[in-house]
Amino acid sequence: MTTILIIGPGAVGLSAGAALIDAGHAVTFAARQAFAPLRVNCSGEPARDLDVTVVTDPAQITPPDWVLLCVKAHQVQGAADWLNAAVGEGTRVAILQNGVEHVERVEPLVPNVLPKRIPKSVQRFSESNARQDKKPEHDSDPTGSGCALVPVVVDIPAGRYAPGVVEWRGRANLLVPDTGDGRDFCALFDGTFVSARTTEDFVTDNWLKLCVNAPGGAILALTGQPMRVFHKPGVADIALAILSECVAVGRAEGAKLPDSLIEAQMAKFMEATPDDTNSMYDDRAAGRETEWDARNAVIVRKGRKHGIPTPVSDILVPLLAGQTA
Ligand SMILES: NC(=O)C1=CN([C@@H]2O[C@H](COP(=O)(O)OP(=O)(O)OC[C@H]3O[C@@H](n4cnc5c(N)ncnc54)[C@H](OP(=O)(O)O)[C@@H]3O)[C@@H](O)[C@H]2O)C=CC1
Ligand SMILES: CC(C)(CO)C(=O)C(=O)O
Repeated sequence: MTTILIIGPGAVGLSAGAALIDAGHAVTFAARQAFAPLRVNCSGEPARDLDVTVVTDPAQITPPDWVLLCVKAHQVQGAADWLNAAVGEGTRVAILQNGVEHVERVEPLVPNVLPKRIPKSVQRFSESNARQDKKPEHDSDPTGSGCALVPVVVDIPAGRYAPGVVEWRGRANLLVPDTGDGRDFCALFDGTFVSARTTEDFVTDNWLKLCVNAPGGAILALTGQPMRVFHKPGVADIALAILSECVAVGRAEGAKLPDSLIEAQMAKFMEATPDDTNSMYDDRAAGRETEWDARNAVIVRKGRKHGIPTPVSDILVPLLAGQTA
């Protein structure tokens, strides 16, 4: 039986955890607050209650086979004690987050006991000399017996509105680099409601997700309105500007983002269900810090690195940062 520790029992952690419990793995949640049971609500289906094991102190941990890090991007530093206690010899760490800096963010916090295994494409594009004209370097099997870091693109629309209670909105897709570690990660979800797949071009898929999250998150967090706000005068123009900046910077980082993406993504925003929200909206509505740094400031940061102007993000990022005390 595979042992799995989920750090961060929020919307994504509880959804992924429920699937892994369904698959018969030994799942433990690392939480700031104990909860039981795990209740999964999915619209149109009866709620399901699952038995859970929850720990609230890193001293209670025995290093598992897998760690799934599911805290928000700005909460990673705060989860350092959990990572420190959880990573033993042979432990692999999957990072289920939005943004494009999964590995950059987490690598410094993983105990440096052995050389780490990180997918090649992610290593190369986190370097400052990333060049789009380089041939794509597909992820093969990184070697070395150290801790593996597996970045994950998450498409699980969900919300956690009480401890242990998740509202899952009926779609659950995970995407990881096509490496041995990535394939092993996918196998954990076999036969469950989560579809976990590998991709040969993780950099592109990661930026494609940012093209959804950067405009969508900023617009909903700043206006405090659900997706219908895209139809208010001028709002779609701002979203288009953020998206265009994201595409320009993503291309410089090596993502293959076609021109047609911009029109297609804008059409998806305009056709979204009017009441749909996203996790930046949820955080803002609850008065919590949002992921503005991982989803919007990253465009400014990486734009500067490549000499790409990002005038609209330059203005919006301080406004997003200023939303919380
Ligand atoms: N929600 C969504 O629809 C989607 C989210 N994502 C991404 O997935 C990632 C996770 O998001 P999401 O699940 O929504 O976030 P949530 O805010 O729902 O969950 C984060 C969880 O982490 C916990 N946490 C924070 N710090 C610690 C800590 N030091 N120790 C233990 N637990 C901690 C929080 O606990 P506490 O309750 O105590 O604050 C909370 O339960 C984000 O990067 C997000 O952008 C991606 C796709 C969809
Ligand atoms: C847009 C969505 C729901 C897609 O999974 C998301 O990533 C988020 O809310 O953070």
